[in-house]
Amino acid sequence: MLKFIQSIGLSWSGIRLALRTEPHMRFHLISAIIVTTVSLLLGLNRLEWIVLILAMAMVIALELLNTAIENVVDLVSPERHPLAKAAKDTAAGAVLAAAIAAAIIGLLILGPHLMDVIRRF
Ligand SMILES: Nc1ncnc2c1ncn2[C@@H]1O[C@H](COP(=O)(O)OP(=O)(O)OP(=O)(O)O)[C@@H](O)[C@H]1O
Repeated sequence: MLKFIQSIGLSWSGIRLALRTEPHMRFHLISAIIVTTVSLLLGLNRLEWIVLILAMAMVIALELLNTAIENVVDLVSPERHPLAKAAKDTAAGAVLAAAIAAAIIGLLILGPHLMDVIRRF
């Protein structure tokens, strides 16, 4: 049990480190907070919340993995190398793909709710 609590503490410190050092990570977190606040105001249904949370978690999790890959690449290949470039660019591509999907999901879910609000005014 103590080991489990320790590993959660270490995971949490990894997230805090990424938030301190990675501007993209801060951008994703602030976007998630804004989307969550707007969603609370709009009143989503259960399925919409599930899809939205999965989309936001996917982006943040991939950004954390991207940060981990960047750190490992810098550790093993401080000098320029085509494979280091390929690893970093591919990992960044994974974040971009997830972020585009999350933006589309956000528009598809929040769009109709926002249109309803606009129509009521
Ligand atoms: N070791 C490397 N070898 C080849 N290309 C690299 C290497 N490190 C980074 N790059 C290229 O630079 C891009 C940006 O990488 P990164 O965000 O790590 O910044 P950086 O170039 O290492 O500089 P800094 O860390 O000062 O911001 C990568 O996506 C990759 O295209």
